[in-house]
Amino acid sequence: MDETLEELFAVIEDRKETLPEDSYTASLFTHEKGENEVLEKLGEETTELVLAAKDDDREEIAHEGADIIYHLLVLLSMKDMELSDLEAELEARR
Ligand SMILES: N=c1c2ncn([C@@H]3O[C@H](COP(=O)(O)OP(=O)(O)OP(=O)(O)O)[C@@H](O)[C@H]3O)c2ncn1[C@@H]1O[C@H](COP(=O)(O)O)[C@@H](O)[C@H]1O
Repeated sequence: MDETLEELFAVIEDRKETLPEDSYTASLFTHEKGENEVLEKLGEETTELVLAAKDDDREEIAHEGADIIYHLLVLLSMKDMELSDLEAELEARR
């Protein structure tokens, strides 16, 4: 899981740097709504996750959970944070 997150975060950082035209990630960094777009996505997906949990729909829980993690990593990158900032916070709670 760690490796998957690290690889995904590296791709997100690359998209922020290179801004390819066909990249959804790049479109979040250049969106006319600014960071509000990613914040709105996080809100919508959290609602969808709650509904999936209420329905006991495990497939949908995994799908929405992955959407939330991806958009959370985009948000970290937008704020010029690192994955290690999140990791450090989790470690401090152990
Ligand atoms: N992990 C993701 C990822 N998760 C979600 N998404 C996109 O986030 C959007 C979610 O928004 P919505 O909920 O409105 O989408 P939707 O069409 O309603 O679909 P659902 O996901 O809700 O079913 C969709 O367009 C998804 O494609 C992602 N887009 C990209 N990635 C990763 O980022 C990498 C780079 O992608 P590009 O930037 O597109 O090159 C990819 O290789 C992936 O690894």
